[in-house]
Amino acid sequence: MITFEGVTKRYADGTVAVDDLSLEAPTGAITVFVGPSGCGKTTSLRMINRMIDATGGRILLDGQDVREIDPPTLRRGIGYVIQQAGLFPHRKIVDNVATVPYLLGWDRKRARARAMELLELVGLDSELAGRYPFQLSGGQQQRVGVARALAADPPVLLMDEPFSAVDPIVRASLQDELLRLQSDLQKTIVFVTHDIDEAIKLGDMVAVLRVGGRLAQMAGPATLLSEPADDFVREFLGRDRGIRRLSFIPAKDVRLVTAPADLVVDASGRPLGWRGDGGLLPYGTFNPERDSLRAALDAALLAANGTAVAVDEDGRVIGVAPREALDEVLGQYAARYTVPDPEDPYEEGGHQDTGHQGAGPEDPAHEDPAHGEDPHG
Ligand SMILES: Nc1ncnc2c1ncn2[C@@H]1O[C@H](COP(=O)(O)OP(=O)(O)OP(=O)(O)O)[C@@H](O)[C@H]1O
Repeated sequence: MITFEGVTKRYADGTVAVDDLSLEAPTGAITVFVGPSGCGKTTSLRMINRMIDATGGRILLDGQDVREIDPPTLRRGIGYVIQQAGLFPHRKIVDNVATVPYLLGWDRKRARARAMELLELVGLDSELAGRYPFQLSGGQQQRVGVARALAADPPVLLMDEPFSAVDPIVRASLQDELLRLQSDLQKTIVFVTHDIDEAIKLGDMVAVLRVGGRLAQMAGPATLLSEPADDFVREFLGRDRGIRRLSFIPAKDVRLVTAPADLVVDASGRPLGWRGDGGLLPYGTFNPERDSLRAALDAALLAANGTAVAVDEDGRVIGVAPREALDEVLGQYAARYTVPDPEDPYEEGGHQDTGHQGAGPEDPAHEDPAHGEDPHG
C-alpha cells in the first residue's frame, strides 16, 4: 500500500503543485490520478519514487517513509513507465528491456532471457527484440516500456500518461493489455492520466485532483459516476454518467424467461433472429455471466422487439430478458443519494454523505480489484 499523508510540494519558485494530499493506493490494485493539466498528477507520482522530494507530509510504502529508503534501493522496487516509452534510442529492444537486470548485475544471458520472456508477456513478437526503438510503432514502443518497467518484477509500477501518445484504437488495446497483465501480476499500480474515460476503465480506485494539487474525490469508478462529490467532479466526469455507470453493474441478476417460439434458433441453439412478417428481424445478445447491464441494455436496443437474448459462452440461447426485467435491475441501482432541496427551509445544503472517500459495497469494481470479471469491458 502507498499512503500519502498530508503531502505538499512547493517548488522553489513558490508554486504549490500538491497541497496537503492524503490518500491510500491499495496493494495489488490500480489507483489512477486524474485531473486537468497542471493539477499536480506527475508531481504526486514522482514523489513516490523520490524523483521529486515532498516539502511537507510523508509518503509511506507499506508503512515505511520513502525518505528513509535511499533512492536507488527504492527505485529497484518501483517500475516506471512514461509517455512515449522513453526508450534508449541506440539500444536494441532486448537490451532496453534488460536495462534494470543489467543494472542489478545479472549476467547478459540471464538478463536477455528475462527480456525475451517479458516481450512475450506484453504481446510482442520475439523478432522485434533485435530492432531499435525507431523501427517500432508507437504502440509497440509503449509495450516495450511496460516490459522494461516489469523486468525486475517490482511490486509497484508508476505509469505517467503511458498511453497518451498513441491513437485511440492502439490506446484501447494497450489498456486492455494492461488489465489482462494486471489480472495475472496484481502489481500496486499508480497511473496518471488526464483522460477520465481511461481513469474509469483502468482504475480500481480513482483520485480526482483539482488544480493546486488538492484531492477532489477518491472513489471506485462506479461510485464516482453515481456519486460525484461536487460540481467540479461532476463536470470533469462529463456527460452520460448514468449510462457509463451501467458498465459496472453485472448482468447476472437480470431475470430471464424462457425464449418464446418466435425467436428462431439454429440446430445448435444459437439465435438467428426474431420471426417477422417478411422474414427474420434483428436481435441482440448478452452473456449474463460475463457482461454488464450496459451490454444487456444494448442487446435490447438492437432487437426489433426490445427483448434481449441471453446466451451462454458458446452463444447458445439460455433465455430472454424482457424490458421489465431490465427495468427491475435498473431500479435497484438508481442513484441513492439526496441533493439539496431549495424549497425545503430545513435543508442545510450540500448533499448527504455519499461515502465518496471510498467505494461502497455496492461498487462491483471495488470488490474486484483484480478485474477478474469484466465490469471494465
Ligand atoms: N520544476 C518546477 N518548478 C516550478 N513549478 C513546477 C515545476 N514542475 C511543475 N511545476 C508546476 O506545478 C504544477 C503541477 O505540475 P504537474 O506537472 O505535476 O501537473 P500535471 O497534473 O501532471 O500536469 P499535466 O497533465 O499538464 O502533465 C503546475 O502548475 C506546474 O507548472
